[in-house]
Amino acid sequence: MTQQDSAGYGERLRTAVDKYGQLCVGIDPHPGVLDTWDLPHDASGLERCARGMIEAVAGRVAIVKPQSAFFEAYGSAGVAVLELLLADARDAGLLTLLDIKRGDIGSTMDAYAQAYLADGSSLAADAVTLSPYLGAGSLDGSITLAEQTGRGVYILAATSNPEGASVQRARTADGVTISQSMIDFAGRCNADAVAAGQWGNVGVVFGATVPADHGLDLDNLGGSILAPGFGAQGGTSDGIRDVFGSAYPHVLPSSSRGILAAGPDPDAIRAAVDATQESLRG
Ligand SMILES: O=c1ccn([C@@H]2O[C@H](COP(=O)(O)O)[C@@H](O)[C@H]2O)c(=O)[nH]1
Repeated sequence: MTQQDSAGYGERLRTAVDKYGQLCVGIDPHPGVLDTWDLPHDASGLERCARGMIEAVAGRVAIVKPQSAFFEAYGSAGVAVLELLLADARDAGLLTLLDIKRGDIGSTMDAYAQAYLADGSSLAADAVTLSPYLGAGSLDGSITLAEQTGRGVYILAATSNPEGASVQRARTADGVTISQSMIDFAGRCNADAVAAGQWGNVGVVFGATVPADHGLDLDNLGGSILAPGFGAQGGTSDGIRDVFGSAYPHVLPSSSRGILAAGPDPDAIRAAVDATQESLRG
């Protein structure tokens, strides 16, 4: 195992972002994407789309974010493609952030953690998204396993969809918004890493579409911020700087359809990726 392999997710991510840039490319084989790529709506179409994306973006981005739903939609054959995609990405030196948004009682979360965060699982990714709707404490076992295996988790804090705010900006009895309490929870999980001058393994999901006057404080997060909603949902490279302010260097702007639309020509995908990385630099 190299020094790089033994580092935790947060530090591996920081190294990769320093090298390639902040863009996270989403791999969401929507039916409409398969149509644009002239691929069948079956597991063979999924596989060509997913593997085509890995081949195109390898060596150009730090991290890819497959959306599990688009693979699960095809049953076990789709999940088998997801396994192939995760293996291909690993072989290509890409970090993987599997968007699963799982959330359940702690004992069930432990089983999800075994599936997605345990060494040796065919569905293990470098990081996953988790939903704290059953209480942030229900994620403790998953966070512990991620720390043990050098992986990471992203907790939903302020999602990119307009419906999210009605729940997430509600206030707890302490007068703090749910969004802020999730950011603060993640910050507490990252305290040891921060004390060691490192990026922590616990990030948050915070949409690129959230209005810039959100009033949420990301200063003590100490981990990375997955920012979906960049591209197809309206988030822009100028706007995202306003949304995140001084936290911007920790942000992974994530675009799925915005990049997939350039395919299937690998050179066109590469051009879209390079132009987007450039717009996010600085
Ligand atoms: O708040 C969130 C959390 C996750 N997502 C996911 O990101 C991608 C967005 O795809 P685009 O095509 O770039 O719009 C998708 O997989 C969502 O499930 C999100 O959009 N917002």
